[in-house]
Amino acid sequence: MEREIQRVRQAFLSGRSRSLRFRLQQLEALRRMVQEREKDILAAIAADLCKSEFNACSQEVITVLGEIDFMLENLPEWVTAKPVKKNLLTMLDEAYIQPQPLGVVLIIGAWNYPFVLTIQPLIGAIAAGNAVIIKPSELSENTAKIVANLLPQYLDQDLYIVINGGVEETTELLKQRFDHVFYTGNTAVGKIVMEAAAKHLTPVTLELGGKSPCYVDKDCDLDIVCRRITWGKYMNCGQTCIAPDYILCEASLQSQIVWKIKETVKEFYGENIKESPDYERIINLRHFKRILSLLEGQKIAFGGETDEATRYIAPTVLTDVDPKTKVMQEEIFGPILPIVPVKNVDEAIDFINEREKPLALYVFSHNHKLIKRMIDETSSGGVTGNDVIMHFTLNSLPFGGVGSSGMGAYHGKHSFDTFSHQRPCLIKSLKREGANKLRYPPNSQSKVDWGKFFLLKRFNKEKFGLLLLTFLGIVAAVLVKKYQAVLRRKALLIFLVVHRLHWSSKQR
Ligand SMILES: NC(=O)c1ccc[n+]([C@@H]2O[C@H](COP(=O)([O-])OP(=O)(O)OC[C@H]3O[C@@H](n4cnc5c(N)ncnc54)[C@H](O)[C@@H]3O)[C@@H](O)[C@H]2O)c1
Ligand SMILES: CCCCCCCCCCCCC/C=C/C=O
Repeated sequence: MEREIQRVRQAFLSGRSRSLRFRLQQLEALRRMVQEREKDILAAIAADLCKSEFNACSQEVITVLGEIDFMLENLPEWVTAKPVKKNLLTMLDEAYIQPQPLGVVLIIGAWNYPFVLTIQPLIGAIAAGNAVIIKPSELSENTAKIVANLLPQYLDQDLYIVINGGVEETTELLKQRFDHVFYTGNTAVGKIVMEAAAKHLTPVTLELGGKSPCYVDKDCDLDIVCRRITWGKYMNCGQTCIAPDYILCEASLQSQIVWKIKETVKEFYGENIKESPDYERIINLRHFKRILSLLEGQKIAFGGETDEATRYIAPTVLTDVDPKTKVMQEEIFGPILPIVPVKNVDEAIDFINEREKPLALYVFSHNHKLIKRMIDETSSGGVTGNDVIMHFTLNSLPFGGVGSSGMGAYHGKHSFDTFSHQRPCLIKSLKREGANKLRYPPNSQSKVDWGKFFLLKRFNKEKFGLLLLTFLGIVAAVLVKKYQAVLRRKALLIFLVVHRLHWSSKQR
């Protein structure tokens, strides 16, 4: 493994991943891979999560293609150096920020959206000019295999490599030195990743999880609200990092919400949910049993049917849930939706703030002020008002957690920045030594005063204009003095010519 990583580092040191042309070529090749091999990719996702081609395409493939197109469109601008404001001491120098690749990046993917959560960070890392080691999740083994099979057919084989394996391989990988580690998965493993990276002082991006709350205000259209929540909660059988984990609402809304979600489930998946091509399965038996254990002692309003052989768990809603019970202590990551009654929005805000910062927060209301208040008085990785999940789809928004739901962010320009070093550059001239003498020893009060003037003095635009005019005036005065005789002669000549022209025009 060490030798493999050494090979990737050598490829990075060759410098070929840095040019804009190369990055664009690789991204185009990746796009070609997704387009040409879409069927194989969708089949692998289907085998891992029992997901229909339509769902796999709209949830994973479209997102990847959209991200590649966005990068191709904007990369030429992002890679260019950005000039910065200067002070009086550096006014005549060159000062700019040059984004540069970090080096060799490790990306550890997740199994729940095994394609997009592995390839989307890869797009950012390539765009920023890095070499990449990709470690897909072994839990979604079919997608892991197809990624390992396809990437070398389309991308540079030395710069971008896939290493497949489980805990043992990841543990071994994490002993190596990388220039950035990007991990998506649970918080416990996130801590292991960060500890391993700290040994090399390697920066990390941790895309973790948490219990994302959903507050439903009484001033809203419950039909629409329940349809949106049902979509986001039961998509991928609840195995979505930003799925609404639980609902907070006033007790009087509870029965209506239950009824409306039940009706929507029927509308989405039919009477026989097991037969629906749009309803997925739990990834493995361990997660299946973990989710079932969350139902113990709960009031099931509807759902609750399970089938161990196919790892099926029906869309389920729990009512009057006690916040002290297990289902409210850990991220559910399955199709179970607890409703916790609260008195009002104040209690909902306190409830959210008493717990770990979630990855997402959802608030539904006609009252825009209430939505703004929720945003102002709580913290979470991201927020969507009056919908769920959709902030993930907007690549102008940074996607990531805060506190225990993660650190760092990606998507679009935010991915490019995550995988780049923003290098500050100042290029001075070897001339104009006069001003520089101010900082050389021996120091004195007068030099300190000049230093204060040059470094602390702030000019607003008008003052600066005035100063420039004064400066130009002084320069003009000096020039006039120095070249007085010549100027007098030139002025006389001009006067004579103008006078003569004026006189001849009058004659005609
Ligand atoms: N923020 C996001 O974008 C995002 C996306 C997907 C999932 N998640 C989060 O991930 C969680 C569920 O997914 P999961 O993959 O963690 O489930 P999981 O518990 O099944 O994790 C298993 C993964 O962890 C690895 N692992 C386990 N022990 C390890 C060790 N000691 N060293 C190194 N690696 C080890 C395994 O190899 C495997 O890949 C949820 O909390 C979810 O919110 C977050
Ligand atoms: C016109 C249909 C467009 C549908 C777009 C839906 C996109 C949903 C994308 C969900 C991706 C979720 C990624 C998960 C992150 C964490 O697990």
